[in-house]
Amino acid sequence: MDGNGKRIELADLDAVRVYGIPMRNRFRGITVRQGVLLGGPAGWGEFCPFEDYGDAESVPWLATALEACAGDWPEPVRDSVPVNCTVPVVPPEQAHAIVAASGCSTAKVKVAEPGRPAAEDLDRLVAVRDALGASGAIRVDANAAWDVDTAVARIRELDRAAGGLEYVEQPCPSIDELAAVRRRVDVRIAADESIRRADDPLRVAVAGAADVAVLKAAPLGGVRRALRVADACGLPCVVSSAVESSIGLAAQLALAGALPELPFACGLGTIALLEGDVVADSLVPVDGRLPVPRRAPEPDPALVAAATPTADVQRRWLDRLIRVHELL
Ligand SMILES: O=C(O)CCC(=O)C1=CC=C[C@@H](O)[C@@H]1C(=O)O
Ligand SMILES: [Mg+2]
Repeated sequence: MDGNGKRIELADLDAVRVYGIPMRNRFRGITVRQGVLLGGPAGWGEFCPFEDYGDAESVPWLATALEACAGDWPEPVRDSVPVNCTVPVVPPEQAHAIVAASGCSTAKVKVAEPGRPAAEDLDRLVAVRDALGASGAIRVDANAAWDVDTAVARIRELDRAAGGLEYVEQPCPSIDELAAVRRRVDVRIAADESIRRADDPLRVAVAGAADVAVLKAAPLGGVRRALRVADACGLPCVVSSAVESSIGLAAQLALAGALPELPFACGLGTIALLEGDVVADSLVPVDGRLPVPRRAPEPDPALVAAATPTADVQRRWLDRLIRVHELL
């Protein structure tokens, strides 16, 4: 809604730009991050649901973009937020280099990649701990890969290899499985997919299935709606990006900036996962922190032009945008 409570329509937009930026390493099964930049009356937004999100599931992503276009973010309660670095499924030496270069004191390590041997995760964690030092915090994300017994066994091994884990994100697919694992391990459990892809994001807390709620503004329908989910779930929250460009990342920072409490570093150092950006002054952490913006940065025309994909890709995204807008 804009300042007059009016919903922003596509016809209200000044610009629509499709972008595609290569990933430095395969992450979340993709090697190129694509999305649509929307230039609205009060700022820029980003519509970038992953390919496996259908049209109905993509509606919250568009609502998030239009909220930014309307300049409708809530007042922040802090000027900057602590940020973790993110370590994809890469060899130990590369994991060490990513963490050492990040300036962050918290690292999230992707584990349980389908088709990869479990031992690789242990080696990657040992390297990350060496790069962080004893005082750093390490969390892992299994993206719902394990059954309960496997999760319990793997978490114990990973906790030893890491020299202690801050938390394990989404070890299993279902809320009941998260609750079962949580009863059997001493490491905190964080819920991510059980929140962002759930019909009822609050079930996690009711089921006693998690110690931490991972919030992503885009799939939750925007900054304001994600704040309501945070308030209702009553769990400590971490904001984690959807690997957007700096334009979409700004909305995630607006969420992290407005949460009443922020006990953990946030997964918002993800510009480092991309080969480039669509803004000149990218939102890259300094000393492990990112500023909380009042609006998204402006796209750089030359960078947007350089990131413009083929006409077919543009058509596919614009058709998706129109279909999803009709469902809004
Ligand atoms: O939270 C972070 O450190 C970075 C973001 C991140 O891990 C993810 C972004 C988008 C989808 C997933 O691949 C992954 C996640 O599950 O949190
Ligand atoms: Mg996750």
